[in-house]
Amino acid sequence: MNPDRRTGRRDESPPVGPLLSITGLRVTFTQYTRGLRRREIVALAGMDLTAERGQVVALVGASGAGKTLLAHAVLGMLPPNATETGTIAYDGTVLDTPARRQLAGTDIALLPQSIDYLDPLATIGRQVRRSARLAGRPSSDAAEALEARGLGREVLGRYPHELSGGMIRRVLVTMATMGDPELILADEPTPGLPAADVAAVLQDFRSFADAGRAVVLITHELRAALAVADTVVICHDGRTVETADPRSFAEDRLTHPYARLLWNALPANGLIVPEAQPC
Ligand SMILES: Nc1ncnc2c1ncn2[C@@H]1O[C@H](COP(=O)(O)OP(=O)(O)OP(=O)(O)O)[C@@H](O)[C@H]1O
Ligand code: NI
Repeated sequence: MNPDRRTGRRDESPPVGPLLSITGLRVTFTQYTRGLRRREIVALAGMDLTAERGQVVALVGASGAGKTLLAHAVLGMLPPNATETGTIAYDGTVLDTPARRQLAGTDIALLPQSIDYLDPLATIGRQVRRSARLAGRPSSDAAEALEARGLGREVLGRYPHELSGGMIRRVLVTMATMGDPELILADEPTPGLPAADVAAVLQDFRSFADAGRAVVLITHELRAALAVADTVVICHDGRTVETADPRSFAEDRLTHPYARLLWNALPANGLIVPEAQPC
């Protein structure tokens, strides 16, 4: 948490303990079927995730495993028909949903997957200046913030369609971090990007974490994530099944069968392609 925002703690008392600590997070949805029969859907059955300051924590798992829900739960953004149990502690304090919602956009930034977040009809400069103002900073900080992410001043006058996918991602990171967050929850920030752009975006997260903050990186790009992450949390069917050191993948030290399956499914890792069936 930023010192002057909530705790009043100043830099001279170094923070102890993780920035984010999620324990036994369970999320169910109540649905009413025809005839008004109530049905409970267990979407998260027991998720655990810890992010220390200075860390990039990759969160991986199949589609539908519950990664986005976890991020939304942290920000207190679950839909009204969701029930949440377990604990989410931020900076050493267990916070209820309204308290977490208050941190959204300031201490905690969500980097959404969709680039629809950008207005196609407004220049990048206008949009980043708006983010600056919303974060309580002068609009004139926009150019400097873009420059810090490797985007030159010429980007200010361009429209989203005039930028490459990698540049767009960097603009989104710039906008999400205008409020000077301590924690970024990045929900699949690199879909469809060429490998070089993926590496550049992930490197931005690495630098952010190296400055004493933390990143939870939700991704399907396991190999790229292993290059920047300090820990990898593997989830399956709404549960954390393993929390692993990135090296344990290549060194064959993973313990959970699903974690090994993820690794083995990567191309060049023995992915077995079934023989073509005669037709
Ligand atoms: N509003 C909702 N009502 C009922 N079930 C939901 C709701 N939102 C999400 N779910 C269910 O929760 C589960 C987890 O979804 P989530 O979007 O978190 O998965 P994910 O791991 O982010 O997947 P992906 O990799 O495809 O983004 C899914 O089975 C999904 O159908
Ligand atoms: Ni998702």
